[in-house]
Amino acid sequence: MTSISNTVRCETFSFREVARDGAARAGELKLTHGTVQTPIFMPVGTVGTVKAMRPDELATQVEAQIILGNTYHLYLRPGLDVVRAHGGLHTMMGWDRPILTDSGGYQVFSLKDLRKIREEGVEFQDHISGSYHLFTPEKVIEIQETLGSDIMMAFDECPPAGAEERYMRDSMARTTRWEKRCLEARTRHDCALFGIGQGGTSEQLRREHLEELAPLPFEGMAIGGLSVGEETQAMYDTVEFTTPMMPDEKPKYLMGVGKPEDLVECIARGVDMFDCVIPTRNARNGHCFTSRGVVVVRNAVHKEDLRPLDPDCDCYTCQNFSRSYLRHLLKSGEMLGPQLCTLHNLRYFLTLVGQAREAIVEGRFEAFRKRFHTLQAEGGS
Ligand SMILES: CC(C)(C)OC(=O)NCc1c[nH]c2nc(N)[nH]c(=O)c12
Ligand SMILES: [Zn+2]
Repeated sequence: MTSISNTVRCETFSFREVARDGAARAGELKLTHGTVQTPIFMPVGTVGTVKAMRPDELATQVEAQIILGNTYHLYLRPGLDVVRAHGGLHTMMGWDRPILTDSGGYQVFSLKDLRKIREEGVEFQDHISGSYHLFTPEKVIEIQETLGSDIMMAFDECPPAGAEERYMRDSMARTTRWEKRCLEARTRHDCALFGIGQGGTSEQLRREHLEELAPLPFEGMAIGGLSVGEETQAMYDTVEFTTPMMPDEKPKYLMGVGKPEDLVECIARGVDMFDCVIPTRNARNGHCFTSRGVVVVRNAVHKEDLRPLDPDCDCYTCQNFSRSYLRHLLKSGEMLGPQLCTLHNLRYFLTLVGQAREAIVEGRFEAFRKRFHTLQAEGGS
């Protein structure tokens, strides 16, 4: 018996596990704006654009299936009236596939002293105009429904790394109350809502929070509060004991993660969905991910290297341009440099999760995982 009186659920949502190989699983996620094959990586489009990518090429060349937007940033700029005037975020940004929007949780909390946390919500001074705002669970649901999000994230606090247990417990209890208010506030029948569990790297705290959240009528469940500075192995261990505590029939989303090896290792531990700024942010300064490890194509070693970034990559960048040319573009400050490196990095991330999915379906995920690490160790340059 859930304590939620609101009967609104997302009627355009479904998720089913298609195959399992150990703890790794392949799934199919149906949303208002289309179907997503999991495991999946979501390119981050914080202010209504995946930086340096045209949406048509993001769909046709990267084959991105779902992207991430941010409530906090879009609410401040261009603002709800502008988004509403366009009929929602999809129309405004020219992306007709699914969008997941984050609730502003950790964005607001990363404002540090510019914010005050109360039971009602979070009062903050925005980083653009300096004006004051109050984010409440009700407000962030209104914002995400106005954006026309396929998947809304509940309003949570992501406690600072290393917070005291007393603080963590109080924060998690308030986050549970906030997340229940999000469920009560939803009005649209075509926007899914995911809960977010916190608890740092503590098995006990993770269990306690998920015992409260798992019975609630969310369409999916996320692991928040990781990749906030803890050691990589501690993050993997936390994921390993947390995913079994999450409802198996719902998608499991690890927020803010990660590098290619993190995706492979967390898919192995049962995660279905990922988002991270690393492939797009790093691309803009020539830090490229490949099947043979990282290639920092700005480095002088590539000055006359006529090879593509990645011999195994089918992307437009790798099919048409050399490392030498990419280095030249970046050193010259040409916009095409970040554009081509972003396209490659995102294509590499999408290809990686697609290959992982195939391996799971064919029951050979462990072999895929070993070959991934072996090739990465060959080293880029
Ligand atoms: C510091 C970085 C961004 C790398 O990781 C995290 O903060 N990781 C946690 C995280 C990312 N995005 C979230 N959204 C929400 N609502 N809550 C969260 O805990 C998080
Ligand atoms: Zn490529």
